[in-house]
Amino acid sequence: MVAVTLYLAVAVVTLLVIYIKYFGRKRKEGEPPIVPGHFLFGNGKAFSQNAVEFIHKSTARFGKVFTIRLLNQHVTIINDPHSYEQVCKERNFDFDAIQKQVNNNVFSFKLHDSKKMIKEASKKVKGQYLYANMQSFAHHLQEAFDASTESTPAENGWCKDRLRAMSSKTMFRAIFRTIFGKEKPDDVFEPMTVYKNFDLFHKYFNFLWLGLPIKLFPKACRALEMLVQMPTSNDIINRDDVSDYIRYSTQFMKAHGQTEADIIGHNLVFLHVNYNTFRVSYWLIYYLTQHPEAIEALVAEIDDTVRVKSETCDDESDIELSIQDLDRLPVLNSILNETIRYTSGVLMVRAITEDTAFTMEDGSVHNLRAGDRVAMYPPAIHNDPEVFENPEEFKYDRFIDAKFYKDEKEIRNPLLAFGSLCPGKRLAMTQAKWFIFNLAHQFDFQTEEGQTCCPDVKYYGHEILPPTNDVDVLYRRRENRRRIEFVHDRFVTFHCVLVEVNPYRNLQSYVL
Ligand code: HEM
Repeated sequence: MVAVTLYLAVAVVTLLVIYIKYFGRKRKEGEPPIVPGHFLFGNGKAFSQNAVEFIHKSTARFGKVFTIRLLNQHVTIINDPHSYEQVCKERNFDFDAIQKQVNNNVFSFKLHDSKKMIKEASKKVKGQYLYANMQSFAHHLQEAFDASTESTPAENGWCKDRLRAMSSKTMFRAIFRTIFGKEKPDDVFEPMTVYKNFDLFHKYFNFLWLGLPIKLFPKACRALEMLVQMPTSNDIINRDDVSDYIRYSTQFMKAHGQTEADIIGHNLVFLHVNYNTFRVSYWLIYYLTQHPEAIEALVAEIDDTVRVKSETCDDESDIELSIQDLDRLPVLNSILNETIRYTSGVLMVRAITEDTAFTMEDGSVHNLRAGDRVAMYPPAIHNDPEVFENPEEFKYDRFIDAKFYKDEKEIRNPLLAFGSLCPGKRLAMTQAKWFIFNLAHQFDFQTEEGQTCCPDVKYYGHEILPPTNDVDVLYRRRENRRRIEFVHDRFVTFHCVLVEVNPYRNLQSYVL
C-alpha cells in the first residue's frame, strides 16, 4: 500500500513538472498578456473552432498583442496591420524553422542548405522566368479547357460537372504540367491521379504539421503511397518542358547529396504551395456565379479589352495579351483581391530565435521569449469591419481605387494572404487572372441554383481555405470567341509590325 502511494506520488510530481515545463507560463515584466485557456489544450479549441472570432475577442479584451497557447506551443499574436513591416524586418523572427516543420512532419525530408536553395530557386518564378512560366501555363490551360469540354458530357451545349472536378481538370492540370512538364501515357504521376490523392492527403495536413504520426491516418498513408510514385528525378529534369524551379531545385538537391525520397518530398511541397492557386480558381468561379453583377462587370471588361485588341490585329490571328494588360483591368484585379481576402486562412508565423524587445509601429514595446512563436493572422485583418466594411459580404468592386484604414490611418498592406516571403505571389496572381480571363472569355458558366458552399474554417492555417462542400457547375462555349495568346510585355505584335515597348523611349516600331 505504501509502495503504491509512493508510486502515485512520484507519478503526480513527474506529471506536474512536465506540465509546468511544457505548458505552464508565468507572465514576466513587459511581456504580452496571456489569454486564459484549457489547462491542457490551451486555446487550441477556441482557435480551431473560429480563429477570427477568437482573435477579435482577445484583441478587444487584451489589446493588439497577446500570447495564446496551442497545446504546448506559446504563440504571441500581433493583431495590428500597421506593424506588418516591423514583424517582417525583425531579425529574431525566423521562418526557417516553420518551413522545416512542414518538410519534416508532413513530407518526411530535411532540406540541406535550405535558405540558399529557396533563395536561388525562387528566382526561377520571377522576372524573365515569370514569362516562361506563364507561357507554359497558358499553353497547358488552353489544352486543358479543350480536353475538359471534349471529355465532359453535354446537354444543349452545356457541360455539367462538380465544380472541384471542373477546376481540377482545367486549373490543376495546367499548373501540374507547368511545374513537372507533360506526363508520359503510363505515368501514375499524372494530374488527375495526383489531384485525387493530394486532395485527400491535404485533409490531414494540419494534424501532420503538428507532429502526429501519419500512421494514425490510414487514408493519408494510402494517398501518399500513390503520390510518391513519381518518375526518377533524372527523368523529370530531362523533360523539355519541366519548370526551371524544379530543374534547379532538383539539381541543387542532388549536388548536396540528397536522396530520391528527399527530392520526391520536396516536389510534393512545391505542389502543395501551388495548390493554393488551384483553390483560388475554384473560389473565383464560385463567387462569380453567385454574384451576377460581378460576372456582368467582368465580362464587359473582358469584351472591351478583346475588342480594342482586335482592332490592332488581323482577323485570323489570336488576340495577344500580356501581364501588363491583365494588371490594367480594375474589375478583374478587384475580383481576385476580394476572392483572396475572403478565402485566405493563413497564419503568418515565425519562430523567435532570441529574447526580443519588439517595437510596434505605434512605438509600444513588448518583450517576447526565445522559443515561442510570433504570428500575424491575416484573416483577422481581412475580416476586421473597421478595415473592410461589412467583411462578411463578397463585394466584387471593393478594391477598385480603394484605400483601407485602421485607427484612421491608411494601411499600407491590407491584403496579407501571401505573407511577406511567398516568392510565388506574382506568378500565382497572374495565373489566376489568366485563368478567369480566359474562362469568362471563352465560356458561359453558372453554378446550380440553390447550391452554396463557404470557406471551411476548420482548415484555418491553410493559405487558401477549401470549400465546406462541393457544388454543380454548368459551362458552355461562347460562340465566335477568338483565342487569347500570352505574350511577353516587351514585344507586342500588331499585323506585320513588331512594336517594342521601351520604357525609356516610349514606342519604337520596326517593320518586319
Ligand atoms: C494563391 C496562391 C498562394 C498563396 C496564398 C501563398 C501563400 C504563401 C504564404 C502565406 C507563405 C508563407 C510566407 C510567410 O509566412 O511570410 C508562402 C510561402 C511560400 N510560397 Fe506561396 N502562396 C501561393 C502560391 C505560391 C506559388 C505559385 C509558389 C511557387 C513558386 C509559391 C511558393 C512559395 C514558397 C517556396 C514558400 C516558402 C518561402 C520560404 O521558405 O522562404 N507560393 N506562400
